[in-house]
Amino acid sequence: MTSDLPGPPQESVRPLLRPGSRIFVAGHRGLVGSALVRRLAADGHEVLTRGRDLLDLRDSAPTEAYLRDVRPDVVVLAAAKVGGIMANSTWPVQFLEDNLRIQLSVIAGAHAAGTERLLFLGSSCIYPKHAPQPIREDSLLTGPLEPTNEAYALAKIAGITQVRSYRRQYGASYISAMPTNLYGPGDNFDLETSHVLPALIRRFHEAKQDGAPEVTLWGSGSPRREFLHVDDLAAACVRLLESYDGEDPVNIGCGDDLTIRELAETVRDVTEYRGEIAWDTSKPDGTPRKLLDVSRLTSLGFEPQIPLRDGIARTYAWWLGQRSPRS
Ligand SMILES: NC(=O)C1=CN([C@@H]2O[C@H](COP(=O)(O)OP(=O)(O)OC[C@H]3O[C@@H](n4cnc5c(N)ncnc54)[C@H](OP(=O)(O)O)[C@@H]3O)[C@@H](O)[C@H]2O)C=CC1
Ligand SMILES: C[C@H]1O[C@H](OP(=O)(O)OP(=O)(O)OC[C@H]2O[C@@H](n3cnc4c(=O)[nH]c(N)nc43)[C@H](O)[C@@H]2O)[C@@H](O)[C@@H](O)C1=O
Repeated sequence: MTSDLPGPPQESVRPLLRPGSRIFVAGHRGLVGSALVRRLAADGHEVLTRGRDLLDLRDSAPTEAYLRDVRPDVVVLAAAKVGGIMANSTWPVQFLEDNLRIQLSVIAGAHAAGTERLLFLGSSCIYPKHAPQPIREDSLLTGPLEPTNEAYALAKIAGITQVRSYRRQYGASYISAMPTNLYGPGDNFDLETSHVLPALIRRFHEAKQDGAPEVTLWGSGSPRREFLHVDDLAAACVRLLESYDGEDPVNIGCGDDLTIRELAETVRDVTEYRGEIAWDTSKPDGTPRKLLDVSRLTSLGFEPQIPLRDGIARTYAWWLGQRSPRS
């Protein structure tokens, strides 16, 4: 094992991700997990999955027993309690407790089972609300968090510390990645709990179908967000598994952001809705800007491939294919 004291990210000469690895993807039915399964299987790895109906990852003993039984070479932790700004504000207890419990049982269980390599997925919301932009990884813990997702962010920060602690104490080759806002096939389109991008696709599509003259969106439209297609995220995760073995988290993003108003205009165009956009400023804006500094990831050779407008069009087409004629 390499020494693991704080320092710059390192390229390693060890084969960090061997061809044909056995990889357990926790959360394989979700937006991120399903993209990882597609990508890892296409790369020739043996992908292991276990549905929540058979294994609740909040429960340590059965999680450890499962991992000891299947003995994966690699664990990717993409299971979490996840949601948009309203879900985070409404259920902070579940966002804190479910995520702490999932992280504790999966990361500790992987170590107990002798798993060599683990990737933990956090989120860009771990950074302070007013972090300098673009946000560097070393902004972590330098200021107060955005209140609408403080509980979720603190759980994710605990996960980063858990990963780092396994590295420091046991020399484990475990790493953390911090993705920006994601979207794509497999996303959640429930208007109360989803993130903004799938919500906009659904709102504009349904307004077009209903002939509604106006669509009302949340907040002021002025916050800025960065969006990455989940297939690009999966490619970035593979890149990290192959080539990164440092204790600092690595940001995953595309390096560009736009206002929610600009996003709304793009989604309106893609869905061919011809009405107006109104803003409900009684709803929260959340953090004013969240653009990640992706130079660490870029230095590892990753470039996103899917431009935002194309990605939105592909996601819209996927969603149309999933739903019944008028549901
Ligand atoms: N979506 C985004 O914009 C972003 C996501 N991320 C991170 O990426 C990761 C994945 O997020 P995403 O794919 O969007 O989320 P999803 O909600 O789409 O998927 C989460 C997955 O976790 C599973 N899960 C949740 N709780 C449990 C449990 N107790 N036991 C077993 N499985 C459970 C879900 O199972 P089931 O299908 O049964 O519900 C689901 O498969 C998370 O760590 C998230 O923080 C980071 C930044 C942005
Ligand atoms: C990934 C990330 O996701 C969350 O943070 P967020 O980026 O603030 O989340 P969001 O996608 O829900 O909203 C982005 C912006 O968009 C505006 N907005 C307009 N109209 C709708 C709308 O119809 N739905 C939603 N959800 N938002 C809308 C909304 O008011 C806000 O200004 C975290 O919970 C956090 O934990 C996290 O990790």
